[in-house]
Amino acid sequence: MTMSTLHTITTHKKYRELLAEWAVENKDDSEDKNASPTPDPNALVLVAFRTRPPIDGEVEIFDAPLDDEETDDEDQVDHAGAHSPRAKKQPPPALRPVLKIAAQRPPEAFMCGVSARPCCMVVHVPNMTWKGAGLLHKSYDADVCFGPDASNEEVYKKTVKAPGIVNLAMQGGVACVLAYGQTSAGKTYSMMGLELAIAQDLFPLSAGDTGGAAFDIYVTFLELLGNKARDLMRADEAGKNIEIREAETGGVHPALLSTRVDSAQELEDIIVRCLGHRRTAQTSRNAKSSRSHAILTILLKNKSPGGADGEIILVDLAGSERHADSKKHSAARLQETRDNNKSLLALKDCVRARASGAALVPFRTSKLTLLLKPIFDRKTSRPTRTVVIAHVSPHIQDAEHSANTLGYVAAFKAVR
Ligand SMILES: Nc1ncnc2c1ncn2[C@@H]1O[C@H](COP(=O)(O)OP(=O)(O)OP(=O)(O)O)[C@@H](O)[C@H]1O
Repeated sequence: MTMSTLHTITTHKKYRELLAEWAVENKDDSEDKNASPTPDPNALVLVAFRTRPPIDGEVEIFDAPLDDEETDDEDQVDHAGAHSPRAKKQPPPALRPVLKIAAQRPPEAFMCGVSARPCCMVVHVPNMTWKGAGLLHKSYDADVCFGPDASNEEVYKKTVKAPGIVNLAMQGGVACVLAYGQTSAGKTYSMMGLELAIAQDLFPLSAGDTGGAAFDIYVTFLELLGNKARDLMRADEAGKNIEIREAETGGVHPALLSTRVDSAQELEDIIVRCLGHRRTAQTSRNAKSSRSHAILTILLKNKSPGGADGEIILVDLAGSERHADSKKHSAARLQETRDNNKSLLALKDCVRARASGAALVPFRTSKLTLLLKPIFDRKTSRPTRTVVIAHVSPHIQDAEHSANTLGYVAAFKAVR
């Protein structure tokens, strides 16, 4: 056994003891661990946190030596742009560390990095001092918080149904749900669940009193990869870049295929098909990591003369990455990561400005925020509501990243 293995085992043992101590001192006595109070339905911005269960074989990835990490499959080129024959011979990156180390590490190697409480999430951040290994327990407040056992139905009930997202759109408002967080934390899992549940609710609700539909429903689905946008409805035009700019009239209407849907099933089929067209890459953390922001817009066109149209915008944001996770990216991938990070920063500025009632919301700073102009533009008289769901990994190895994620999103709650 090497010194470093011994050190790791000793440190892990210490963390386990500290976690157990914390759990006893901070026992969650609520009968239903997922019972969160129903959030204020009138809040302009609603903040939610979610963590997921650990996935089989995932713990071992943290032990893989960094030198063994790999560029993604999508573009296996070295930084000079040349294809690497050595890289091609190796097994896929998500599998290699698992294959290599699984035999050495028992499944109980998982160490919990976050604890969900009804309205807050506590992150257990490793902290090494001269006294040895320690843990900092950092707490972040939310309107609603979901632990690893929460189902998508529960998340839908508290983040879409309770704040009346569909009803707001039917009254001519603009509602937006954003999924934010580290790569592989569960954003796509949540958003797909919410999108399919909205599809189910939308059609019965949008029918008029007489039984005829009160709205025509149209959808567009756009993918924003770095600064390049493409239409997920048009698989045949995968390479075509869609321009995003503000028209002289003030509208932001990229030339996307807008498809009319007449039933929940039609909408579900479109969502599943478009998500299948989304650009993914295999990374050390996620066999199907989304490299892009995916924006599904559901437009409710009011059929009554003079009736206001409503909109629901559902955004599955590109994952933020640990430095270690992006260390071996190709130059192109690093640029994408930088562009994604820039747009996430712009998004933060806009949500904060909007939530605090600032006169100026800097939505023109990035393509992402420009696309979200309907929720950020103070000049619009339409009512708006935004739900931000921060997703965090359950692992202690990701605790620092989780603390950053929760800090980023909790700030939206503080500025109300
Ligand atoms: N709440 C959950 N319960 C069970 N499994 C989950 C949950 N959330 C996510 N997962 C699983 O975890 C894995 C990663 O989830 P997902 O792809 O949604 O992450 P992501 O944040 O969208 O990642 P990326 O940013 O890399 O695209 C998937 O295999 C998914 O099925």
